[in-house]
Amino acid sequence: MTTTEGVIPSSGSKGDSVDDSGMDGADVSLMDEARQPLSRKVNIASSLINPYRMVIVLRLVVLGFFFRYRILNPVPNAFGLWLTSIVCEIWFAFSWILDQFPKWFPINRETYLDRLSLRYEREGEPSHLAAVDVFVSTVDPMKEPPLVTANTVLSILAVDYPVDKVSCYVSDDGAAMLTFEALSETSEFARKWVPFCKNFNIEPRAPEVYFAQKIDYLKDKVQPNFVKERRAMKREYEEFKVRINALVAKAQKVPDEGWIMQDGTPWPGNNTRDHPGMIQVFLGHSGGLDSDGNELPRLVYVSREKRPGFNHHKKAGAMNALVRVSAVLTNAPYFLNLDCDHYINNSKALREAMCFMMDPTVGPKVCYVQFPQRFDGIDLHDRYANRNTVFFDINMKGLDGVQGPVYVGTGCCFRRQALYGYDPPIQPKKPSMACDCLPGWLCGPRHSKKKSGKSKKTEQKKQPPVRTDSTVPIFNLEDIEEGMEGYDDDKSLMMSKKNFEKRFGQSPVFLASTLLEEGGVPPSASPAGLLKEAIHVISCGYEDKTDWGLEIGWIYGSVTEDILTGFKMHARGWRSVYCMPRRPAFKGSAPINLSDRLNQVLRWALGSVEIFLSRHCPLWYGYGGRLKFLERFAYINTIVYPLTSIPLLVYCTLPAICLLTGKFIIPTISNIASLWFLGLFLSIIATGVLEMRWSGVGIEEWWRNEQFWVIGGVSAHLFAVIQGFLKVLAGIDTNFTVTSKGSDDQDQFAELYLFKWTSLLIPPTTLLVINLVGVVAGISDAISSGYSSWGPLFGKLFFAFWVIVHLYPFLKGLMGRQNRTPTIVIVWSVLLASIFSLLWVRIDPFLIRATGPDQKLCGINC
Ligand SMILES: O=c1ccn([C@@H]2O[C@H](COP(=O)(O)OP(=O)(O)O[C@H]3O[C@H](CO)[C@@H](O)[C@H](O)[C@H]3O)[C@@H](O)[C@H]2O)c(=O)[nH]1
Ligand SMILES: [Mn+2]
Repeated sequence: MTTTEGVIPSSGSKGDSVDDSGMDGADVSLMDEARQPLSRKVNIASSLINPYRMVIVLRLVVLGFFFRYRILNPVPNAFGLWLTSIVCEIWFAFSWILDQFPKWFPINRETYLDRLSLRYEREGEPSHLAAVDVFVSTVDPMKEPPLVTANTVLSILAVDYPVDKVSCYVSDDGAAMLTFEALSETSEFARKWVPFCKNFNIEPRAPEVYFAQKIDYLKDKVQPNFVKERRAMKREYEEFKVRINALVAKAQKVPDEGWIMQDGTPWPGNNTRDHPGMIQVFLGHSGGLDSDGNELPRLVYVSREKRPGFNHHKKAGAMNALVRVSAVLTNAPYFLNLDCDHYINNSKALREAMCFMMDPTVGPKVCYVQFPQRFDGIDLHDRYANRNTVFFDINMKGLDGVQGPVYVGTGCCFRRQALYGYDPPIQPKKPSMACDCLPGWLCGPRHSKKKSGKSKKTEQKKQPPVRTDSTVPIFNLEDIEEGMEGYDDDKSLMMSKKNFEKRFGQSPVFLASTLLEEGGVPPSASPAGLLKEAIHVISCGYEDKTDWGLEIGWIYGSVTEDILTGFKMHARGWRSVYCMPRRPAFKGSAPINLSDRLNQVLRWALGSVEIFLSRHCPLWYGYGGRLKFLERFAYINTIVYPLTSIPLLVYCTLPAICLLTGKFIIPTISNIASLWFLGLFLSIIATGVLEMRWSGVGIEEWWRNEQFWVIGGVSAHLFAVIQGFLKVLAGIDTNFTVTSKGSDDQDQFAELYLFKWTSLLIPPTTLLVINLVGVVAGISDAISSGYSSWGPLFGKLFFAFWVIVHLYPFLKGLMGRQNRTPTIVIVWSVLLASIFSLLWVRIDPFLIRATGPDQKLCGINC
């Protein structure tokens, strides 16, 4: 390493004067090490990836021939069936292409934590690591038990990072006194828990999981007092748990006069839909020390103001409130976002993120570092594909080789400036914010090369301040703090300030904070004044007529705010990074019973449909910007996948229809034609196998994913499409139903077998019933009509089995623990199946009737 590039930390101003200090040989080699990059891309071995790519190309070719055969060979006596099946197949092929090509360049990454430390944590100097604000969102303490949130908070407070650089903000969207009190208890318990974690270097630092571990906890522990201290700590935790449980028990029934706080005043959040903003700071430098006499990270409780008549924008709104509160109180240049159940499982997680963010060459272009979601408490066989490894270990790695992984809502470390809507610093093409509405040539004067001088001038003034040279702020901090009078003589500056307010809202302190790229708050600021301002920035009206949720922060308009928020940044040309440390950085819980799981995927699919129908639809949004082609492909895939439910539902009914009518979607097949079928089948299997080889995903996980793709497809995705269109056409709003994060005391499997009725169960059940009926009918028909009919039957049975095998986990879910399907499901399905069969007998649209001399193509029974 000889270049000077990479020597100076990204902060620049904090430049460590490496060269003028006298050093001996060992020091020099250490310094050399410190100059090395903090991470490395690891390409997948070409022996693994090249065959994969070859098979993809092959599959594409075979697919071409397959369709040629299918289209040129209609089935004369079942034209409708044939046409329907072909339309479905074309859509499946199209959605395969959308899913496949963003996986062309998968990569892995490796981080060097020791270099990070060498570079930014010199002995005898204060640490130069950047500060990180951690955001935790919670909304409903009944579904999201306070103990779960407490564990997440404890894991954050005990993270392996300088304490003065970490602050934890908890957003309580339910304005629950229970959450508040539980947090207060947690902050007290943290005084003992944090030093324990750090002294003995334990993992994970969420006590519930730590104490439940069934591994040898003495492995590589050397301190003699560890056993004693651990036992004492375990007791302390149990007592803490009892206190939390007592709070929960007390909170079960609301007293008539509402909740009263410990100091005797009524809880301001008694009306959860109509209450003022609330902030409480625990711990931190003025909050006392831990039991070892060290400072603790700051912990801040935030419940944003809620009033009737305001749209609060669910989680996205809560996150934006936290962005502003944290900007006013601590203003770390990076923040990490976690769901209340996603605890830090690897105490070095923040350092892992900093290996990208603080790398002088890689860092400045990175808007966020996303970690995979990993889960605890999932049933052994992961019946409903909760782990989602195909997505997290295949698709996301693929995207990392393009422009970066999508943001998945949790376990993601952001660059604050990127969320403020700024462009990435290096801009070879255009100096200002990319037009992100239409293709460039459609955008009028703003993008045309020839501009009249006049229009150019006014335009520049109108544009929001964009710091293209990221070190030169448009105004000084002092100017803003001085207030308006300072600008009287400089109208253009006034103008910019107005625009600045229009963008970020009317808080001078917040505006000033956005100009501090290194983060931090002015030392002169008084804590009381800052708190007052923090309350101001979480008020209901604050975002009115600003860019919050439209252009900056978490973007509104979809219940999968995460996809939209990440997309917005990629469209501006930022790149994101996928970071998979060997020990998973974060872990969370997932809904493992069928109904909750279906409702979760319903919400995700609904969010996608909402994006599809919004102005941010990746099909037409963001041209002329710097969104990479394959990245766009991936985003299109994430928003159109729910539509696949329609052809999927149709396709899954086809085998039943074929078996009941004796017709088929394929004409009697020739040898050469069967080759295309076989080829397609083999290439599908081959891509799957090779994909599993380069990604390390196991066959069972892969198969579960296939199954759940069908189960979710014919239920949740279908409902999402309907609800999404209803929202647009009839204005029915969608809601964010949180999943319940089961408490740990329950029987491990009670949750899996829990059965809750939901209409989502109807379509898959109906499909199962008609296909089973079809199989029985087909076989009995073949038995009665003799040997010759077995050949054609085989193909149909194959298709019916395909459907049944995919729906098998669903069937298991219906059975519950007692292996008895609830009556209501049976009633509904039998009803639907019989209506369906009756209609069939009456209408029979797929058949062409050859009655009389002039054969007619006719849909209905005439
Ligand atoms: O009005 C709301 C609704 C939800 N939440 C929080 O959002 C998080 C996610 O909710 P959860 O029910 O656990 O949803 P999941 O389906 O498990 O979450 C995934 O999908 C969501 C988008 O649908 C993302 O927001 C999440 O980060 C991502 O983990 C939780 O911390 C909630 O407390 C709020 O803060 N306010
Ligand atoms: Mn969750």
